[in-house]
Amino acid sequence: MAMPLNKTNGVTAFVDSFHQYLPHRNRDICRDYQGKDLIVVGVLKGAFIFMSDLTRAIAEEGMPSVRIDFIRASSYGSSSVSNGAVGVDMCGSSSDSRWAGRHVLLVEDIIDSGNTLCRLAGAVASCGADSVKVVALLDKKGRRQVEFEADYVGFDIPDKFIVGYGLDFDETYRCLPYVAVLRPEAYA
Ligand SMILES: O=P(O)(O)OC[C@H]1O[C@H](OP(=O)(O)OP(=O)(O)O)[C@H](O)[C@@H]1O
Ligand code: HPA
Ligand SMILES: [Mg+2]
Repeated sequence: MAMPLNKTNGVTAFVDSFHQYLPHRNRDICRDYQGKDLIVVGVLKGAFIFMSDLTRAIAEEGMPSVRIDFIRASSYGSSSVSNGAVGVDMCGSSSDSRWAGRHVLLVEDIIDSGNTLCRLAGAVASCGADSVKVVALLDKKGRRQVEFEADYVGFDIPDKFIVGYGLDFDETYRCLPYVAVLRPEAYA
């Protein structure tokens, strides 16, 4: 079960409890992929910090031989809403056999409209993977335009625009070492 984030437990509580998220999800992931050939694929740019914390934690949890790769998707640009047209860059060979015989775990910072993961799921499935699953740190379920359910979710969050820990507004704030809600007047 993902942890709810709302006005009463707020951003401060979220930041405090964030570090407790990782051990639980890491254990789930390690249990599910034990003995399998796993490749963890980060969705750039937003997932870069979560990806690095998650993969190190998975290695410490008992899967040191896990492989990594990246793809890039973007649709927000300088806006706080998806433009619906998700640009995908496979960051290397996009051949049919790129992940042949491997189990792919896509790593996302956030699911919002669902447009990005719907588009990526199709692109990744065509790369020959044995299975494709998704781990997302944040899930803004109330904003879905297309149905999408992640396999592992850190936190359910309300309809607020989030920055920090990899997430940006118009390419700024990605490097904040915590997540924060951007005040609407900053992007209205
Ligand atoms: O569910 P969605 O509405 O599609 O939103 C989620 C996606 O949007 C953001 O990417 P963005 O397009 O901002 O690119 P970025 O990762 O480079 O910031 C975020 O990192 C997710 O990949
Ligand atoms: O709340 C958000 N913040 C940053 N990037 C995003 N991409 C989708 N939703 C968000
Ligand atoms: Mg962005």
